[in-house]
Amino acid sequence: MTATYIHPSILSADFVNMQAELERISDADFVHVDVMDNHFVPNLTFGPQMVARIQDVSPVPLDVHLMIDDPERWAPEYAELGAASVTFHAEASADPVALARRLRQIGSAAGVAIKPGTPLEPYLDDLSAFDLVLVMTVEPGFGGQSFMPETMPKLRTLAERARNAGVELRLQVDGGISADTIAIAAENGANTFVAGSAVFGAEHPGAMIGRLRELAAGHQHRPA
Ligand SMILES: O=C(CO)[C@H](O)[C@H](O)COP(=O)(O)O
Ligand SMILES: [Co+2]
Repeated sequence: MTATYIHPSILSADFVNMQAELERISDADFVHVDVMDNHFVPNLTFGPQMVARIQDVSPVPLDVHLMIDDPERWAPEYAELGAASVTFHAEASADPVALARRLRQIGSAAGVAIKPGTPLEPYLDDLSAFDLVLVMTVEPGFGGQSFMPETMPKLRTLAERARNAGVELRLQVDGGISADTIAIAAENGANTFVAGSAVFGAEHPGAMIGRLRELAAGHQHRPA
């Protein structure tokens, strides 16, 4: 059975009590850290200094999701501060393959993200350049939005291309993932699941992480 990974997004955490919020999700595989610059998306979160402090105190490794312009300028900083993976948006990058190579050289896993309306085709021949591909299942910028099922064919195509090419990829979905939607994403090929409001809005985040993991594992993608 392929491993499935649950990444709670701290976008839905209480920013003033970040250390305590991180302790609430210590059962997770990674913590998903949404960096927004109010240019690439119409929302603003935090930058490298805050993420460095999260890295210092987090009980689980960091999965950084950069929703920013000019990732060539900023992404390496997040790899240097010790993030396990750094994912930047293809729409914002001048050369995604070159940036991924640089992130790997620094020592983090390299991820590329695409918005719901961005076609996959330009990246399909370069899958081995990445460790993770993030298919956004909402328009990036805000937590608590509804899952977009129309993104699922892209995920399925990715899963099939990666398998045919013999490339081991983490296929991540982000946006609207909950106990109601995780099965459809898993069935379509996702193995790495970001969930913000579903986890931090739960009475017992640890129990919700376990439930999501079980649901994902029970609905794994079956190749055609
Ligand atoms: O990247 C993001 C938004 O752009 C967040 O990671 C995502 O929205 C998580 O929140 P939720 O699970 O509540 O949808
Ligand atoms: Co995110």
